[in-house]
This record gives sequence, C-alpha cells and structure tokens, in this order.
Amino acid sequence: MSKYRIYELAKEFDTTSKVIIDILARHNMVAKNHMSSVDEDAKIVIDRTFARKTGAAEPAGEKKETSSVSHGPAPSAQSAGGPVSDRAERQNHRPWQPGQRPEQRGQNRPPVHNQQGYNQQGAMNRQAEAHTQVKGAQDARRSGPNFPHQQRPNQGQQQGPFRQQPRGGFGTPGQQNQNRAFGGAPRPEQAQQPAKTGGNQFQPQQNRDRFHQAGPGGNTAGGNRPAGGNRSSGGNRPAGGNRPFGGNRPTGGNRPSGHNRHQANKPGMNTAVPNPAAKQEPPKPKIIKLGGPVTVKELAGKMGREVSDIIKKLMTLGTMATINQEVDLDTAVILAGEYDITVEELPPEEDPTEIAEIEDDPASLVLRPPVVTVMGHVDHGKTSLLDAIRQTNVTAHEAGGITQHIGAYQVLCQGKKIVFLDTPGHEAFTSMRARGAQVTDIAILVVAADDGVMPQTVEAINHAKSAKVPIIVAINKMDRPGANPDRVKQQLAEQGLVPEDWGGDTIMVPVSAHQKTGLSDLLEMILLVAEMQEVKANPNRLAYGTIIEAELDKGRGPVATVLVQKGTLRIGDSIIAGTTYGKVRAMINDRGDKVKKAEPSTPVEVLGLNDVPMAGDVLAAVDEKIARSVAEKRVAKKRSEEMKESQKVSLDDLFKQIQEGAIKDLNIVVKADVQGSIEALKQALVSLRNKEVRVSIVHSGVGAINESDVMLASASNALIIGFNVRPDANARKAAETEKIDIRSYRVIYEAINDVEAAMTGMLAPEYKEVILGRIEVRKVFSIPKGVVAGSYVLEGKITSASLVRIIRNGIVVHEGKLESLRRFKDDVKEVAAGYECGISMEKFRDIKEGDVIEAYMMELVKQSS
Ligand SMILES: Nc1nc2c(ncn2[C@@H]2O[C@H](COP(=O)(O)OP(=O)(O)OP(=O)(O)O)[C@@H](O)[C@H]2O)c(=O)[nH]1
Repeated sequence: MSKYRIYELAKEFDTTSKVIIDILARHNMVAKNHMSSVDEDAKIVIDRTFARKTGAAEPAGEKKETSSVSHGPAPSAQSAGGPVSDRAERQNHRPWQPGQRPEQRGQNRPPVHNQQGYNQQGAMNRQAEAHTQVKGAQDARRSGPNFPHQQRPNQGQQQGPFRQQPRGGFGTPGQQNQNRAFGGAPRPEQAQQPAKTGGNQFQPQQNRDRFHQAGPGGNTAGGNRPAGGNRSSGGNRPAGGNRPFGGNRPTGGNRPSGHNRHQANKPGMNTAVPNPAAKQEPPKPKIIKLGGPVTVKELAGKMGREVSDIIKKLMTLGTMATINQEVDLDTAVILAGEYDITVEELPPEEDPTEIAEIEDDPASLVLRPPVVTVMGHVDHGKTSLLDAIRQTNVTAHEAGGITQHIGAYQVLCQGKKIVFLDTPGHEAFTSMRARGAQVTDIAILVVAADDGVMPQTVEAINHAKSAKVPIIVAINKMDRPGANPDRVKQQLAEQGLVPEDWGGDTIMVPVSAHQKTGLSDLLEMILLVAEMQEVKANPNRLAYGTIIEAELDKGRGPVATVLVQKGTLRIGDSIIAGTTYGKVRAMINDRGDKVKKAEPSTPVEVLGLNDVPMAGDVLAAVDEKIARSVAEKRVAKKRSEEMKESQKVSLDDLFKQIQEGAIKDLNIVVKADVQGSIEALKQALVSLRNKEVRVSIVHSGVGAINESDVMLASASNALIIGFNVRPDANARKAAETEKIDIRSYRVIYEAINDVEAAMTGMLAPEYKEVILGRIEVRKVFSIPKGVVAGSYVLEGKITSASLVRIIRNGIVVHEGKLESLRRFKDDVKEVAAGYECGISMEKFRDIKEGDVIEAYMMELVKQSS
C-alpha cells in the first residue's frame, strides 16, 4: 500500500501541511506532523476534498457534462464546485470505491438536503480553510459557471469570493449598470422591491454571472443565502423578498450588517443611488512622496493600485516581492514611473535612538595605527605570540616596563604604532561583531608549523572572511623539530589562502614566539598591509569609538576600555555608549598613564559613564543633553525589544520571516561528525535555494557545536545544523543567550526535509526537545543482564522517563531510552545534579567511561495558529 508524507500531500495540493492534517483529523485520521506518513485512504480523502474545491481542474468535456447534470434533480456535493462541511458531507456520504474518481463519487451521492448542517458548520470550516487555501478558492471561483445554482446552497457564499464583493455589492453606479446589462437581473437592492422583481429571481452579481443559464426560481437555495459575497449587498436578507423561497436561516452570522442592511431593505433603493458605504475606488495620484524604502503594501496604497497589480508589475521588472516586502526607493521610483506617477523624495526619517554620523571630508583623513586581532587554533601560540610582541615591543620602550592590561595595547615598529586587541580568540569577530562593531583592520592567523591547519584555524579564516578583514598568517613554532611550513601553506591554500611566494596574495610569516624570531617581519607586514588598506581617520572631530571591555570597578565605578576610531576623545567630553551616558572624568592609557586626550586607534580606559556599557557598543562624543535623552530612548527601545520575540532566524518561523521579506539569505552553520557528511549536507542544503531565499553555508566543520559556532551564527544570523554532533555546555548557554536555533539530526534527509519544509512554510513542528540534564559516566560495571554506568549528574537532572543520548567526544554515539535508573540498589524516578546514580540503557551496551549522557524529553509545542 502506498504511503504519503503529509508535506508531500501539501505540496501536491499547493497548501500547507497544517491544512492537510486538519482535513484528515476531521475524517478521524491522525497525522502528527508534516513528516507523518499516511496511507492510500487518507490520500483519497485529500484528493476528494481538493477535487471538490478545484472543480475547475476537470477537463472541459467533463465540465460540460457536469453542467448538464446540474439541471437534473440530484446534483452532487462534488459538482457543486466548492468545499462542503464535513458534517453535511458525512450525512450525505455514500459508500464509494477507493479507485473511483472524485467526481464520480460525488455523482453517486444523494442531493444535499441538510442545509442546516451545512450552514452551521460548513461555513465555518470553509472560512477557516479559505484563508489557507487561496488557490483552492480561486479554482472554485473559476469553476463557478459550470455549477448551477440548484445544486448546493453554498455556492453563493463559496463562489462569491470576497474579492468580487466590491464589484457586485458596492460597485459604482457605472458598474452597477454594467452588471445589470450583463445578467439581465436587477441589483440585490432592487430585489427588495417586490413590485419590480419578485424578489427571488435574481442573483447578486457574482452569482448571476455564473448562473444566468438557470431558469427562474432556480435559486431556491443557493442564491438566496446572504453569506460571503452576498452578505454585504443585503439583497438576500432573509427578511426581504427571498425569505419565503430560500429556506434561509433568518438570523445568525449570515445576516447582512450595518448600513447596507438597512439600505437593502428600504423600498425605492435603486442602482442610480450610490451606496454611501460603497468602497470607493482609491484615488490615483500623479505624485507620491517617499522617504525611503517602502513595503509593497504601503506603496500600492500610496499609488492607489491593487497590491496584486504592483506585485505583477514588479515581476515584469524582474523583482519578486511579497506584500510585506520592502522595495528600495530606486525600485519604487521605477515602478511609479510605470504608472506615470512621480515620486518626490522626502528626507529620511530620523531614528531618535541613533546619533547622526558625521561624514568626514576625505581631505581631513590622516593615517592612523592599524588595529590587529590574533586568531587561531587552540594551543597554536596566540597568547605566546601576543606576549612576545608585547615584551619585545612595548616593555622595552616603557620606563619601568609595566604594561597595564586594558584589553588592547599599542606597540611600536619603525616608529609607527600598531594596536593589538588583547583578546586572543574570536571575541572581536563574534560577540562584538554580533553587535555590529567592526574594530579590526587586520587579522593575524596563528598556525603552528608542526600541527598545521586545524578546525579552529578554518573557523578563524571564516570569521575573518565574513568580516572582510585581510588575513596575515603567522606560521608559529618554527623552532620545533617537526615544523613544516610548506605543509601549512599547502593546507592554507586549500582553504583559499594562497601564499604570496606561490603566486597568491596572502602574506605568511614564519615566526617563533619562544625564540622571538620573525616578530619584526610580522610587524612590518602589518604596517605594509595597513598602508595598502589606507587605514585612515579624521582626528579633528568629535570622538567615535567602540567599547572593547567594560566592568564595574568597586572604587572607580563603571570603567570602559574604548578604542577611539575617529576624532579625539577629551576629558570633559559628553559621551554616549549604548544605553549608557556620562562625561569623561578620567582616561588611562595601556601603559597606566593618565591622559587628557585619545586620538584615533588609541585604546583608553574611560571613567565617567553612568552604567557599564556592553563590549561592542559604539561610543560617541555628543552634546550633553543629546547624550542623556538618546540614551534614555535607547533604554526604552531595548526594553520593548526584549519584550518582543527574538528576530533571529529559526526554522519554526522561517517561512513567516521569508514572507515578511526579513530573510533573503538563509545562513547556516553546519557541524558534523565526519567530513563526508558535511559535504553531503552542504550540497543538499545549498541546492534548496528558491526564488525568495538563498541558502548559504557560512561555516562548516567536524566536531561538536561549540561557542564559537554559536557566536558566528549570531553574528551572521545563521541557524546551526548538527549532524551526529551536539552542542557543548558553553555552546548551549550561548545559544540560549543569543537565541540561536540549533538543530541536531541523525539522518541527513531529515535535516534537508526540515529546512526545505521550513522554507516553504510546511514545517509544522509538534514537539521540541527540552534538555533535562547532563550526566557523566564514571565507571562501567558488567552485570549478567547487561552493563550499568556508574554516573554522576553534572547539571540538571535525569528522570527514569528521560530519553537519552550518549555523547563521546562531542559525537552522538547512541540515542534511546533508559532501562533503569538507580540510586544504590533502589529504582528511582529522578536523580538531581550533584548525585551519583546507576544507569542502564535499553538495547545499548557499548557505554564507556567518560561518556556524557544527555537526558532530554520531547515537549509539545503549541501551534501558533
Ligand atoms: N616550541 C614552541 N612552543 C610554543 C611557541 N609558541 C607557543 N608555544 C607553546 O605552545 C603552547 C600553547 O601556547 P599558547 O600561547 O598558550 O597558545 P594559545 O593559542 O594562546 O592557546 P589557547 O589560549 O589555549 O587557545 C604553550 O605550551 C607554549 O609554550 C613557539 O613558538 N615554539
């Protein structure tokens, strides 16, 4: 028997998985989520439901046949061309053969008599589905002319699409006249005048268009229901002339409301009197004013055009856009031109939480010292290199030789300064960059000559590349016997860093931090690259810089290390940094000296802020009042932003974000247990790109998901996909703080399916994983029945009902259930952090000392809609 996945069915019928699941649920068929499989029967139910909704899909010949059948006495629910309520459907359902075609099945059915059942439930069901099944509704509309009015009472509602309502019900007088000529039937308002029409002989416009073949009195049921498109026209109000004929419900949700209702019943209303509530054609301006990017919806409103027209026009101009997507000013101008509309540019709106940037005259720029960050794999010698440089180039020049640690320092080389950020690692590229700060001009990549390119080396390269910062390679530990710089160069070339002596453009300098060799070469190269990069700034303006570090000092209050990047910071300047503000009370340089001013590329400790700013915050010298008021507004904005949900990309709301135009690139960090899986995943993921979104892999690597992966994901708004690997404890904490979506998979195609489903809005996650605790296996005992892992709960807890995964060196080696959880000899329900326990696993014996057991449970996720 064939099996079908829910998301496949959704794709086939051009709808969402949720709709498919809902339809099946109404037929007592259970499907948990988009990945659930269903059998042939379920497929038939879906086929049938959609066949009803998309009657137009039938070949022309069949349509004709259906049309002729419709004049007969027993029209089918199927051929009515629209969704029916399940209740009505069940009540009128006749057995059918599984292989039978939907329309044949429909024809086997008795006519639908139970309007009550239809009215009460069917309308609601349809309304719910109508939102998600625009296409089905459109098809149903198209199928209209083939389904005469006698067949079903729901035609008026279902086939009178809301979109047509203005034309039939609210049209301008001119349109109304047209309508009359078309169908030969009066407007609904006229229907209320028995003298003129006899009340029940007309259909509202949209129905008339379709039903004009039917004889008088044919609309005993369908045409008179004042629902959907007819509702507003009021013409079919049960209290009016139709009531005796239609068998309609006299009250309830289908009653026309408001102004029109009264109008409709007033005798003497006719088409010549415009309906005051009628939807006026929006004015079509010749000039519109725009201050910047604008959403398609706003633009359509300003231009007095339908959103759909605008989207179509954009398509012809080669831009695919959704209703809430922003188009830039240039595109808007071109688009408006297509409608002969002139765009007047308004000055861009000012953000009260932003400090206006000062544009520097190029002539005012002078060379400034370059700012350098050291990166590389663990133990390759970053700290040693920084220390060696500092000792040889700082202390030697300092009286007393004391260097204050302030997170950054300056060194001298050939009389020129170079600033080193004193945070070996990725700080400058990760948490700081995640806040939008770009402080580094050059990255020094340290690679141990005896170890070569390692995973963190690749990571560092990706960080620097993604920040578009030039890389200089320091091949360290050249004093080691196993040093092999050529091998390092070869490996780096494979990563896209081709050494200069091989014809590439990456400078590589052999050094030894221990023997302090090659250091001056390295510094010279830094100056060379800085010169090529034209690292410049204007010192004669208000200061602008970035917070490198900040802390609350007991004696001195908030202390922030600032790297001044533009202008000159002076004692007494009013400053703002993130949500903090104040006046510069004192400044201390990297040598521990008090200074009165700090020019571009000078790191200084600043005292005087009212609170501790965050690393990565921009510091600006501004007017005192502005500093205070902007900082206060930022605090308020931050609070409200914190209340809103994180806008970080996540598979769960990816589709929504794509629809809103918030995401055009889906950035992914891929981590896996082996290189082969990475390649397979990368290839498959990248090929998922579609018109709206492009998939790009910002980083990939073998091994556990670590904090640096999370910070890179945060900086590049990426989600992380782990294949057979898990985040370590630090990564998990960072992911929580940074709101990074980490997805772990053990089957590649599930990862691909999830991403694809999320991109197309078909992801319907029902459960989410909640980590309960982490347990370390300390001793393994063999017992006759199997093995028991003598373990210690490191954090959280483990319960006897927990699901568990065994992690060895960051790699998931097993996932499954517990067989028993014991303390001493007793079975227990739960063991908390800090306690020992004995764990045995179901169907798994290969547990080893040092393994980490992750206990988790699956929690039901509330459906958002
Ligand atoms: N022989 C030799 N050993 C070095 C050299 N540079 C660093 N080391 C040694 O390599 C080890 C790691 O050096 P670190 O400077 O701590 O390396 P790191 O990259 O800063 O390490 P993390 O901070 O842990 O990432 C230490 O034992 C150093 O003594 C070198 O040039 N030659």
